[in-house]
Amino acid sequence: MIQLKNIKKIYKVKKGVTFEAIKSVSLNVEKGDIYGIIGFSGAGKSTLLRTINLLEKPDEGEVLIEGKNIMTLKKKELRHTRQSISMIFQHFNLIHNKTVYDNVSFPLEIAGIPGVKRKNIIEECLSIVQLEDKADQYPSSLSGGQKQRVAIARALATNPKILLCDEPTSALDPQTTESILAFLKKINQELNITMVIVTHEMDVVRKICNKVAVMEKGSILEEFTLSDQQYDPKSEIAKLILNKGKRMKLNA
Ligand SMILES: Nc1ncnc2c1ncn2[C@@H]1O[C@H](COP(=O)(O)OP(=O)(O)OP(=O)(O)O)[C@@H](O)[C@H]1O
Repeated sequence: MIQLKNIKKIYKVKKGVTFEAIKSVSLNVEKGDIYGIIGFSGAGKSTLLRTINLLEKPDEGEVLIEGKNIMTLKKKELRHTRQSISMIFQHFNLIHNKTVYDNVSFPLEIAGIPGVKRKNIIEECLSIVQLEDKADQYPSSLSGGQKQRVAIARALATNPKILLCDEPTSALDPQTTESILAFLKKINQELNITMVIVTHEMDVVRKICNKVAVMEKGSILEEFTLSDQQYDPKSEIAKLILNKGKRMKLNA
């Protein structure tokens, strides 16, 4: 479904100084996966995630979506592929001067979906995240969890095949985190949406991911399937995910 092949991302820090944020990373996400990317702050997780929809253009390597290298697509085809990839963020990225309804409407307007059809999609998406009653409210009147649910509804509006989640629960308390993770799992199972989730929370990986890659300093240290009982974890993070390590925090 998603293949990253030898992805490299180099940032220009200042004149004559560069920083290699991603160092030749390859990974393979299969259809239906909830694939976690975990690691310390600065490991390159968000940068890697953003290469999947080319929000960050890799300096080297290939990004394949359903077998197609999207780095070589023409503008129109790339726009079409991008519409099948939605994204949610740690700080929700809602439009503050638009209502909940209009936030969900926004990507549909851009995609040129006409009136009645648009209304039906918006209502359906709001009902999936159980926010029909908040349609006329503005984001400022919502809790963090409700804001993330609006962001999820907006992400679903374009009927994506892939949902990229950048620290989706990092701004939420543990109880709200549980509920957002439950929504994401439901969406993965019922709408068959493949997900990639960047997180520094081991619990997020344990609770909803079926596979995980551990990143450090721009590279993937190891990746494994969570149900693999025989897997022998190498990094401390992997040991902790599998309850075989000492306690530590990743976002210190
Ligand atoms: N636009 C940029 N210009 C220069 N350096 C950047 C840029 N974006 C990211 N970096 C650097 O690339 C590295 C990886 O950043 P990235 O945000 O991908 O890490 P991360 O693992 O997601 O961290 P966090 O968990 O703190 O969000 C960091 O050292 C960061 O400072």
